[in-house]
Amino acid sequence: MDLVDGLEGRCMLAIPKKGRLYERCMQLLKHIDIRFHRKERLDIAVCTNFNMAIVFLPAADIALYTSEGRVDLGITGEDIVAESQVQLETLLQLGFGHCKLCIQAPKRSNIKSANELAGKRIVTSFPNLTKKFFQELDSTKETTVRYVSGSVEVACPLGVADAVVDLVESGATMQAAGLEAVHTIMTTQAVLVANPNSQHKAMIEKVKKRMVGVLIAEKYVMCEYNIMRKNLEEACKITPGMKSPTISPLEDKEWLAVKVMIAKSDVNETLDRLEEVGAIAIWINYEVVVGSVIKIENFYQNTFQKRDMYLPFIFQPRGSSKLSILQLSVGLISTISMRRNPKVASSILAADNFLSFSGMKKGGRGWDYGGFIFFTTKYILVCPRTTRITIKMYHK
Ligand SMILES: Nc1ncnc2c1ncn2[C@@H]1O[C@H](COP(=O)(O)OP(=O)(O)OP(=O)(O)O)[C@@H](O)[C@H]1O
Ligand SMILES: O=P(O)(O)OC[C@H]1O[C@H](OP(=O)(O)OP(=O)(O)O)[C@H](O)[C@@H]1O
Repeated sequence: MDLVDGLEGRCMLAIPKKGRLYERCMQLLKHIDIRFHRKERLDIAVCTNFNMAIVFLPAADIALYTSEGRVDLGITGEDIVAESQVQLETLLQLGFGHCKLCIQAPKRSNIKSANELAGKRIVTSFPNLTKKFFQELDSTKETTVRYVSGSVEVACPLGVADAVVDLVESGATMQAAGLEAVHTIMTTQAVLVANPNSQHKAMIEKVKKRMVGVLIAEKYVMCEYNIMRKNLEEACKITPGMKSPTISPLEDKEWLAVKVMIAKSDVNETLDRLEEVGAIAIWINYEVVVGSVIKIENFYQNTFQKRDMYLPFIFQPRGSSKLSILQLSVGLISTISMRRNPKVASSILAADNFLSFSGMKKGGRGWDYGGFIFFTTKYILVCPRTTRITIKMYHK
């Protein structure tokens, strides 16, 4: 099939072909079940389950292509959208690709404010935003803005610039180049953008809705608990839900079952407060994607903060048949024994398992002292308290 013929009538979605946003975009497409087969060296892939095609473009060009209607939808950074100065619709902030566009000057120059750079030489990959910023700052002195396509940070050491305007995430690049931030022009993250005149409105809405679903699933977990009728009002104040909780009667007329979404970031606090108002049989339904959870550096902090937060859970692998349960190694190592025996813990962490999980140990207060820790060699999920986990596994 000729590729161009195969594209006719399809909704075109552009994603970065490489760089910082690429992996997360690919992950997102998997999560919303957009399937495609990309032939080697080809930057267009036809979807097998949607009337869509995926176009792999340089991140910096996606806003322009979308505004011109060459593609209907695109994922790129807000910084690029602003820099491109084009008309398009921003549908959704995607919660990744967070960084800041900063003016950075050499540390030894002792420049502490953007004002000191008016009239000087700036190098950047964002000439429009940079010019606009300096024009608004001081129109009497003309600041020279020079475009480079990458490795912006070397412009000062090479003597090409007095300062640069570049993206900063961890600050490592800036620091390594002997630069420091003197001003933030904008903060940015990845966004879903659309051409406002696209013929594929229904498809665009569908993609957006699915992405919203993924974002909600990333931020919220389903929580279920039983509560006495007389305590319901208090409990609902703690867990008001997105709109309101689902409440069902139990056999025992005094008791009710509540099902409600709660923010992942507040899980522990919420569970503590629910217990205080008499909730029992509290379950949290985590749906996580392997590899997107807690980075290994955070492991020790997150694991050992709370002693009393673990109970049984159901492990339910599903998804890709290529990634079978055989790739899981199962051990029964409680957080307590790991704490007492960090050597064991570190040897397990160093093991070359794709994914392992540790189980629980019966402690002084029944199962309360048990714990579950999922870990890959890269990512860790610590499961709080009564946690039912559904892990969707994606084959890499
Ligand atoms: N360090 C970073 N952390 C998070 N997001 C970033 C970072 N650097 C860039 N981004 C986001 O990713 C977008 C694309 O930047 P990136 O540097 O990956 O592009 P590229 O130049 O196409 O790739 P490469 O640097 O591999 O040539 C940026 O416009 C920004 O929105
Ligand atoms: O604050 P940090 O975490 O160090 O990230 C910032 C760096 O990341 C981006 O560049 P990238 O590494 O993508 O390469 P590039 O310079 O070729 O664009 C950006 O342009 C910075 O140089």
